[in-house]
Amino acid sequence: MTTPTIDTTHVPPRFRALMLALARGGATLAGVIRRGDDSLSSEVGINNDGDGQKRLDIQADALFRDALRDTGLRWFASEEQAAPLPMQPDGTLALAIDPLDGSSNIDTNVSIGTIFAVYPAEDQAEASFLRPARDLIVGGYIIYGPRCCLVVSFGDGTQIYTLNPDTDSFDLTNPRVVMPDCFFEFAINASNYRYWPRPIRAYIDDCLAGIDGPRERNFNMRWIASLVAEAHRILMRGGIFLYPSDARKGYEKGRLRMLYECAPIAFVIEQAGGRASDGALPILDGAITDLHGRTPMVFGSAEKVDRVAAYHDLPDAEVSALFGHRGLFRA
Ligand SMILES: O=P(O)(O)OC[C@H]1O[C@](O)(COP(=O)(O)O)[C@@H](O)[C@@H]1O
Ligand SMILES: [Mg+2]
Ligand SMILES: [Mg+2]
Repeated sequence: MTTPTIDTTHVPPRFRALMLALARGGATLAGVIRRGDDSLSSEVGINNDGDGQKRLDIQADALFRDALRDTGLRWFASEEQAAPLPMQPDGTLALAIDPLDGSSNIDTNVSIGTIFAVYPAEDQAEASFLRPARDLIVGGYIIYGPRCCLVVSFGDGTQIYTLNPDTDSFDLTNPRVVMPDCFFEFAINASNYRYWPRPIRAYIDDCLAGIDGPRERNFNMRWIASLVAEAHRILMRGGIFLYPSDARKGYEKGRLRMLYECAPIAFVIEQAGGRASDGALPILDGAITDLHGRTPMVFGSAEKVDRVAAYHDLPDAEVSALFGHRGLFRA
């Protein structure tokens, strides 16, 4: 059996050990998912955020923690751990991870993923993670789909590596992704419509009105309930994703976590020419104030994300569901 690896030609030297470890962890987890096992989706606990933990959440967390030992990490923070764990005292990097994203899809054989964000390590764990989001130096994800891909940015474009099942190596398959800007497809969990803020409702109303509405064109819709799968589709063919704040208890800032979901996805998307905001302001201009803190998130093609922000600027009367002539907003 070969040790999984990654082509490091285009990886800055200071991140090579880390990327080799993420590739090793990702390829191993891809094998676990591929082989399947009904017990992987059984609920075994509750994490700090109140989310049920599946067996695969726990397994993925342990697997990456082990793989990342001795790779220059000083701190390891995870969705599945209440507090950051110390790694190497002389490490220079702090890594935050969502070891298994989209866990509600484990039992349905739909694409799931891993998301990671790297910051320069400070002496204190807290200072390493609670900081301006734009201090991020590496952001990326692994998607376990029909193909397993590792998508990463080191701050100079976004790269895609694809796992070759014959060699167990992540080969560079796109050195600089450019996100298309012309796909008319939106992704949102529409079952929460009645809880959304009015500007989000107005934006989606106008998409749904299609050719007969102010946008004067038809839209398509997708919702996978797996952030990584959603991000990958949008990276490859454009469109927009929204997880807004809503009126349900506990969803005042949406569902997605700033540190290990929103910031790294925003980084990858921005570096591919797209945009990511909290509805109004860029995600990466925000601050991480809590290890497991949440933020509303909108990302995708730049023009579409800007348009959502413009709906937030409209006077109240104009975002009313009854207002049928938002002439400003033609596609
Ligand atoms: O079930 P909902 O509310 O539509 O939420 C779906 C979202 O929750 C998540 O599954 C949260 O991630 P985890 O599985 O890591 O908790 C995202 O991947 C996805 O976008
Ligand atoms: Mg997640
Ligand atoms: Mg998760």
